[in-house]
Amino acid sequence: MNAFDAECEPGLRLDGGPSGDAAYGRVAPVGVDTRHGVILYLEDITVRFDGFTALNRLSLDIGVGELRCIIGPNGAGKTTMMDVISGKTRPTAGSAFFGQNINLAVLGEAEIAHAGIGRKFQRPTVFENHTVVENLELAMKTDKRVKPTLFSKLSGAQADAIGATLELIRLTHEAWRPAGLLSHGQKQWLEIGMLLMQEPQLLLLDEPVAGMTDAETERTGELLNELRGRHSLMVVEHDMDFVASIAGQGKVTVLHEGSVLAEGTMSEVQADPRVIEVYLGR
Ligand SMILES: Nc1ncnc2c1ncn2[C@@H]1O[C@H](COP(=O)(O)OP(=O)(O)OP(=O)(O)O)[C@@H](O)[C@H]1O
Repeated sequence: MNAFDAECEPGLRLDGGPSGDAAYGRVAPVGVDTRHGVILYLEDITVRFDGFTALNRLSLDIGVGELRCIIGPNGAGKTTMMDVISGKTRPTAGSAFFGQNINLAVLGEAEIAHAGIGRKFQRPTVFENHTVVENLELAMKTDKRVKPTLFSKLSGAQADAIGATLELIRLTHEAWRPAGLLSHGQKQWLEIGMLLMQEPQLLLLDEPVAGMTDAETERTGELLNELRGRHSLMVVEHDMDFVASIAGQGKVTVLHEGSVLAEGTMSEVQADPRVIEVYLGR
């Protein structure tokens, strides 16, 4: 029994259900065709704002279960790329597909979130007056037209999913605290947990460790390493030590002036003279 079980309110039973791992997350998407092992295809994406080219024929693929780090100087187009993937910005040209079958360019933001792409912005946006558990409950994937989620009785599977997520985001001992009392780092983890309650196949994280203490940054690295393989992740970050800690031998993509400048392992891109010139050497 964990601390969350011990402090559990009536109606939030965690015993007798599937194990935490079984209750949590999934990589094999339902409805998204990833038979070729690719969760995201961007091909020749161009975005122009009033004549200014923010993305310039950008092409990028992300594999199922991959954790891809995206780096690049200010103005390289990283946020604009995430805006295209999440439906906030329509590409001027090019194609964006979620798996092989879901054309992101014709869907709105809500439809894309519903299809399985979760996005976390830099600033945490949790419900400060609600407890950590209530925040996770509110975020849970349910049909909100049928019943209000807050304070409704949770099924065993739902309580299991909350318990597993609390452990994953290191907030089991804070489960019943109002979110407003959490540290900045804990709020960021809670927001990641809220995204996970939606069971996304692809998670987009924009500068997840900005403003965190060193200890929080280290724990966030551990958290993202645990998510790798269970979800596909795209992480935009400027903190190079952090990128090195989560990239492992995986691919890092360097954007510059709206295009992919280089792609390879962290040590490969760090040794690339073009990357040193436009970004790392600054
Ligand atoms: N709505 C917009 N209208 C006009 N220009 C824009 C718009 N959004 C972004 N841009 C421009 O597009 C370019 C790319 O911006 P973007 O925010 O994607 O870069 P970034 O790589 O995320 O930078 P940073 O690391 O500073 O967050 C910038 O020059 C920016 O000023």
